Amino acid sequence: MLITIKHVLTPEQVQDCRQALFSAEWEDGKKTAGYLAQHVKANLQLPLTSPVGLQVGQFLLHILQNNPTYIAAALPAKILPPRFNCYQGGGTYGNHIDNAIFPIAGTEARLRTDVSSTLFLSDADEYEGGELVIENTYGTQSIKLNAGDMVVYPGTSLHRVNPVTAGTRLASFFWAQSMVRQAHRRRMLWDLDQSIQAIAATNSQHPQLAVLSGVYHNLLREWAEL
Ligand SMILES: O=C(O)CCC(=O)C(=O)O
Ligand SMILES: [Fe+2]
Repeated sequence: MLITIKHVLTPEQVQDCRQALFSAEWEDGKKTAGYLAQHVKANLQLPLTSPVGLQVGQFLLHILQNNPTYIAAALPAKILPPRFNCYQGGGTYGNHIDNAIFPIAGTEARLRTDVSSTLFLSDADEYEGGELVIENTYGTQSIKLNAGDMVVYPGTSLHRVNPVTAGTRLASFFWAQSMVRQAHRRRMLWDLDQSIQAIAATNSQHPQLAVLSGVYHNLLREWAEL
């Protein structure tokens, strides 16, 4: 399941993030690429220890934890601190699948990357190219959103970022370990949740709502790992 979530950030929040990020010290993205990815990655990233990155990342985590659409789609058990990248002058990231496991900095814990996300911090008309191209079960999707909008997709997907041939593409990207590991189960829960919400919006007294919502929670109880 691939979903886009619009207006995760307000234009003012986008501006604040951008201003902070453009003042930070960037480094070659190859530093955090795995053995294979090094050959296909040509971008800039904020070092994981960047004070600006950590601060903006904390802000974004707070936003994500309060975004009901993201929570319903990802069902996150834990979210890795958001990272930041910047593509310009032909910068690109060729086809790859993200590492399955990441250490959580400063702790002994690790995170399994069930759900990947990109939050765009540049508007689509600010640069040429730079589409995030994601292969999923139903074919290939090319994603280019406006600043403040986000795409959420399974961590198992092959994906790439097309070369940015003009302008600058700034984004935050991050991974969540989901309470529900399997993408097809998350999809069923998502469909059920969205249908319940649609019924509730037109008839909040519908007698079957309690049953359907009970099914949702009982499935989650069956499947959730915390
Ligand atoms: O910039 C993006 O949209 C995705 C970046 C990415 O795939 C990665 O860093 O693993
Ligand atoms: Fe990736």
